[in-house]
Amino acid sequence: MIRKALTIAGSDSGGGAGIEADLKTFSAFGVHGLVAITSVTAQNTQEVRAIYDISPEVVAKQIEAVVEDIGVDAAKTGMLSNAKIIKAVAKTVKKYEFPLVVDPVMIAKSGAPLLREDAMEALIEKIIPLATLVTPNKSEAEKLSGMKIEGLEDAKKAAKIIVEELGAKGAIVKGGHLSLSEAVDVLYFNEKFREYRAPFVKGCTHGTGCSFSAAITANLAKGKKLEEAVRIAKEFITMGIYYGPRIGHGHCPVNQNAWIDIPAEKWRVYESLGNALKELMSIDNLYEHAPEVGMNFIYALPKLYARSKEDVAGVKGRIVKFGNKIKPVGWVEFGASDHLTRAILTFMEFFPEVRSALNLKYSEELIKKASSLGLKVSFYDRREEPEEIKAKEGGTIPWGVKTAIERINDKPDIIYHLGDWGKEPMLLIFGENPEIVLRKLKMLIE
Ligand SMILES: Cc1ncc(COP(=O)(O)OP(=O)(O)O)c(N)n1
Ligand SMILES: Cc1ncsc1CCOP(=O)(O)O
Repeated sequence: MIRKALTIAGSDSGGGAGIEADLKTFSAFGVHGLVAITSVTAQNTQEVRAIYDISPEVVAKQIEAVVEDIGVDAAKTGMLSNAKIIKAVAKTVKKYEFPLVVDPVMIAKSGAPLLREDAMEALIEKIIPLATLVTPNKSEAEKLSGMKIEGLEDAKKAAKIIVEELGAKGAIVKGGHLSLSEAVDVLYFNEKFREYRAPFVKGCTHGTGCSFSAAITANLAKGKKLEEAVRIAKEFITMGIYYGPRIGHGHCPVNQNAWIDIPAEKWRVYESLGNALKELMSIDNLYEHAPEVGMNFIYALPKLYARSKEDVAGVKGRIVKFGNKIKPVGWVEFGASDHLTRAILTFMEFFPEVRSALNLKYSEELIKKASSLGLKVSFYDRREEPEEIKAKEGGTIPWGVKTAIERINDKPDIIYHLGDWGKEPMLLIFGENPEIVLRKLKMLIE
């Protein structure tokens, strides 16, 4: 049975916050999203250019229409904009029994007010008492509780005030702006405090409040306990910030898709590289081209998600010569390659679509053949490596790949080097995916 979650919020034309963020979040958790739009904002990552409020009657009608036909397992509020909308929302949601998460949206990241000055009282009087959970950030918690928040103890006091004095069932004060060494959120619920910690990650923050509260709502709709829903939402938002797409010229948006995209892409990579590896094993004369240090065959996640070694799959223990055959020591795993990973991550800085590579023993004959087949070949000379890069562990391959790409000012199919003291000469084949790399390999050696 599919669960249904409702967002009562404003629209952000930039797609980063508001109902757009909420719907993407609901989808990421496999929950059917329903909407009651309160306000239309002309907004981007830099500013809010215009606000057009929907009539309170139409806001109420949207809620009634979806509850009475489709049903709502949990709901959230975001931008409520003015006192009349707040009153209409309160009167309508009171008729129903679903859990309600209240994100007390007051000011956009860009600084624009999203709640009229005279609506604060209505928010406190009419909406907060209906909340299963209120999710303020530092400044919102200060406005609701009427106290200044300097650190964790103050955040706890404010959460308690929101519950005990304003009438919410629970409150979580988010610690993004608490100047602590970690992002610590403090929940007060059922007369108990609970802390949720995550490292501060650099990334995209537009829509964090909306997406966090929507993630809690989606998980409540799925029947999770409040504490568990918050734990999952914290993990979700940390990932969304880290993998945010660098779009626009202001605060870039959270990536709600990362939550489902990364596992899906990982599966595609396993499948594609695993199949290509099986085919590689069946190439007859490949052992003649295997280097003494072994071969590897790698495939990286798409550029947005390919940040480190753990985001690139390769063959555990490499592929080694075994009589007149080749054999993978282990199978496909993320984080299993070092050298080729450094090469592909550098290559992807120039050509993000090129995500796969394989290494062979260098041979002059293969290089001549590659050129005669029209493949683009470039090289680097380890003897030309600057001393400061040589001194840095793991710096040679990134420098070499960059040098080779800049040498031809084009996208090479093959990069080779002739080795150095203790370094075996090597040839690397690059391609968009393992199938393309295999095709180039077969052209070369068959
Ligand atoms: C339509 C709309 N609703 C809510 C917001 C707030 O989003 P943002 O500025 O990113 O702040 P947080 O949600 O991250 O606290 C908005 N900008 N637009
Ligand atoms: C390309 C290359 N250079 C030295 S060893 C090697 C083979 C693959 O190494 P890894 O398994 O670390 O990617």
